[in-house]
Amino acid sequence: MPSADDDIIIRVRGLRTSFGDQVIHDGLDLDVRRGEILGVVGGSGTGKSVLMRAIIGLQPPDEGEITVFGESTIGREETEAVEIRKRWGVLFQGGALFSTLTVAENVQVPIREFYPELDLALLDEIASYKVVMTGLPAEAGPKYPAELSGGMKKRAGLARALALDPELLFLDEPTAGLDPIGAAGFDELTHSLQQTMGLTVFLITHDLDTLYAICDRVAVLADKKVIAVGTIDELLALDHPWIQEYFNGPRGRAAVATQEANGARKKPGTGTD
Ligand SMILES: Nc1ncnc2c1ncn2[C@@H]1O[C@H](COP(=O)(O)OP(=O)(O)OP(=O)(O)O)[C@@H](O)[C@H]1O
Repeated sequence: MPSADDDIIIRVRGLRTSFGDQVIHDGLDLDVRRGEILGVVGGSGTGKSVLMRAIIGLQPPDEGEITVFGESTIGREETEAVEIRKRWGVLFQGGALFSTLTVAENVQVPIREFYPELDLALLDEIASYKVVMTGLPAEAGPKYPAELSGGMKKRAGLARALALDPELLFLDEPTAGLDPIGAAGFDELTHSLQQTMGLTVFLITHDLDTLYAICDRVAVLADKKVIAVGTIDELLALDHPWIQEYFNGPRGRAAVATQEANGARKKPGTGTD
């Protein structure tokens, strides 16, 4: 019988990470539920990217437990780690495309890594499909990253993150550096992919419009922990100075106004579309 735990895709308990004397997280707990878009916010340097790296097994913690799909991601043997890694896709901050490879070749990198036996024709076909799926024109496939705009690079990075049809997607500041229209387009793409592919999304962002437009819940990092997690309305009910300033400050109010102006925009699950 499925247990409630099956609906927790990422579970972090008592996480402590540090670099030398600098403690980044201490006693951090977090659950990410199946099928949700969880926004992760916090001041600069509060450890959002380090948390993501810890979850995906790139940052060994000092203490704590991290499970993804019910399996620990800490200290796994490479063969076991590969089986878990296949099930998620990651868009690192800045896109991190290989500059010497075309967009299509970038998309093929994870496929070649995990399925080296696939022939070239199939690789090309999958890459073309992923490129178009992220809203890029088919002609973008043979282009090099330097030939793309910032927004196109993000989409190419997303195409690579989706290469293996993941169940879970990690996005680190995907709309940073995009103009508002480009950012809104990327949000819409993330939302529609989440809906159609049934993805769970761990989304680090500073972008309030993104939080309002597409996040089901938001986790707030401060004081080395997740100090609160909930819908924006639930967070707004908390009497925490950083949360109040963040959501109720001028930029927060502007984000609400944008959502109201867009009228029909929907936060998933609110049924207001
Ligand atoms: N490899 C590393 N070695 C040493 N310190 C690091 C390393 N990676 C991150 N840090 C430090 O850990 C802290 C948290 O970094 P992190 O990148 O997770 O912050 P963030 O919340 O994602 O910030 P931002 O919103 O500015 O991207 C920072 O003080 C950073 O300097």
